[in-house]
Amino acid sequence: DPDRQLKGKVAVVTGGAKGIGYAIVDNLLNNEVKTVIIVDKNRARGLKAEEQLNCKHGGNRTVFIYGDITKHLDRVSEQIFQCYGCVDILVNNAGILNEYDPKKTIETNAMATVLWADRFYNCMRKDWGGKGGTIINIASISAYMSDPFLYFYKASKFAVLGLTLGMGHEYNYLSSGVRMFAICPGLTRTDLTLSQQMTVDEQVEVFSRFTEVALWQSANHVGEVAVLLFRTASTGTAYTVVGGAPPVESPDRENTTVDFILSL
Ligand SMILES: NC(=O)C1=CN([C@@H]2O[C@H](COP(=O)(O)OP(=O)(O)OC[C@H]3O[C@@H](n4cnc5c(N)ncnc54)[C@H](O)[C@@H]3O)[C@@H](O)[C@H]2O)C=CC1
Ligand SMILES: CCCCC/C=C\C=C\C(=O)C/C=C\C/C=C\CCCC(=O)O
Repeated sequence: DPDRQLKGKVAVVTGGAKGIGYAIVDNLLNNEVKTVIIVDKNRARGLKAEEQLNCKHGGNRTVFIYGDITKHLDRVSEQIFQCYGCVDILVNNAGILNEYDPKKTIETNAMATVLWADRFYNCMRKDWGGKGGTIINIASISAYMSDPFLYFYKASKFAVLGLTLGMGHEYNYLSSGVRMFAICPGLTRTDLTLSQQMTVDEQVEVFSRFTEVALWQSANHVGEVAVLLFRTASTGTAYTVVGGAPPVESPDRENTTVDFILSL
């Protein structure tokens, strides 16, 4: 299936200046993607990533565009569509963890992810004149866990999962030709987990006991899994990636089949 081959494709990765996003960019370039556009609000890290990746992979295949996903969708998407067309792949990766700022958490992780998905989906969709494509949303195992911690973050990641299962549903894919799936990583060593405010103060102690038993993994593992899933994942699915193990398709939600919809 040519839609599942990376060779020659153009990809956009939000939040690709560091962490999981950077690892995804690096792995896409390792697998013959033609160009990867990093959109990030951290200008210094974005420029550094562009330089490092062009040094490693050559050919100016990495392009950094400065942008805050909560503010600059119009400017950045117009620039991208003008230079590269609708692109083949969007990785909605940029996200934050800050339980003291629920509004920013929802605006970044949920609202911006929804709006970026919508903008690229509409450009890519075959029934509107596009050539199809793939949208990968980075959710989290938080989207599949019930526990008393990180509840604003969890709310934002449930939204990402809901978007993926609905917009990416096979029924929509049949007309749009746009595949959408989610990756739900467990604890991954990045700045987000290692340096930021992890949970509200009153829960710090119990949360740290909870996370002591957790399995950690490298960002590069998630990058490798993103490439694997690009080649294998069906639309409207979600995969957990925990502790450096291979991806596992996440438990099914109540699924309404295409046959049922068509029988109505
Ligand atoms: N690290 C972990 O354990 C896990 C992370 N995730 C998710 O993976 C994604 C990436 O996280 P990490 O790499 O760990 O974080 P990170 O903090 O290392 O990197 C995030 C990148 O996104 C950028 N970014 C943040 N807000 C932005 C905005 N408004 N506009 C543009 N760029 C923005 C940052 O500048 C940074 O370069 C996030 O969506 C996160 O929720 C999911 C599961 C586990
Ligand atoms: C010890 C520091 C932990 C910091 C957690 C911060 C960010 C987590 C981001 C995620 O998206 C993952 C979310 C929640 C997982 C928390 C614990 C999981 C423990 C169980 C497991 O690994 O399966």
